[in-house]
Amino acid sequence: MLEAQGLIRDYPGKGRLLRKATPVRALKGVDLVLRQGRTLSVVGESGCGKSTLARILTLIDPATDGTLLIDGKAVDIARFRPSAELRRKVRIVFQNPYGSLNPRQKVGDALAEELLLNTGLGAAERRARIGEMLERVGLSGAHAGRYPHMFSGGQRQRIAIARALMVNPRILILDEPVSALDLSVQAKVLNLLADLQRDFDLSYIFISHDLSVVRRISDEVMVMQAGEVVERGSRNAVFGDPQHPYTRQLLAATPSTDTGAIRARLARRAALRAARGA
Ligand SMILES: Nc1ncnc2c1ncn2[C@@H]1O[C@H](COP(=O)(O)OP(=O)(O)OP(=O)(O)O)[C@@H](O)[C@H]1O
Repeated sequence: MLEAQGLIRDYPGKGRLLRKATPVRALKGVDLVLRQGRTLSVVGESGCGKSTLARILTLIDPATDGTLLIDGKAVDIARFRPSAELRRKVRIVFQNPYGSLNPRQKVGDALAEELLLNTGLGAAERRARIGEMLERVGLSGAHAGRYPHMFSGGQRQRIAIARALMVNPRILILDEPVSALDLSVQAKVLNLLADLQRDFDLSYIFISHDLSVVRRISDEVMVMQAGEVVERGSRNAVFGDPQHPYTRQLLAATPSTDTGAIRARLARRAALRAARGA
């Protein structure tokens, strides 16, 4: 489905006076395999290279080196002229839908713009597709005539998801898609993403620093630190039996939302209190 090998990305460094700039190596040889209909999460702290990876996989930015295969076909990441067909296959949803939606553009126009990648549709077909997609994400066709500021944060993220789905992609790169939302809204958007994945047989790369969300939605997890993958495996393996000290550190820093664990902790505290009182 989507496979990357040895992805390297250098950014030009900032030189001072006569000193030559040393490039910043944001990705130091990243490998990944995303299987059909699955969710692979990429976790790590700020600056570890998650967004750089997202932009390469979505064919927004080139890589400095490495191989990228989409549906078994190699993408020329050195020359970097992805075809419209390739760009249709992989779409992205960003963290901040208010930033990624143009405030002066009606929602319907933002969605229609995506269809420029898909030249075959006439005006009536485009309108129908926009209405259908807005309904599919829990909004309505009537919303097409409104502007982004007329929606809540959760609704705006639904619009961003609808926009990403307009051209029937096979893969969505979800770059912190619920991080800017309240917890209750997060849950609804995550449920929507799960429904869409099942109905459209989508594969997701889910980029997040929030391990409680990652635990909920992933099939596989890969942990990145300073441009390198330090651990990868099934969700149960990474969360249940982490091997790398950095993964253990990330997990220790995450408050558990697992009700079983919370109940056990409360029971331990009650037992301690009872023992002290005795
Ligand atoms: N355009 C750029 N020019 C120079 N360096 C960059 C550029 N973009 C990112 N970097 C550097 O590359 C490294 C990886 O950044 P990246 O944004 O991919 O990390 P991240 O894990 O997504 O962080 P965050 O969660 O804060 O977005 C960082 O050291 C960052 O400073």
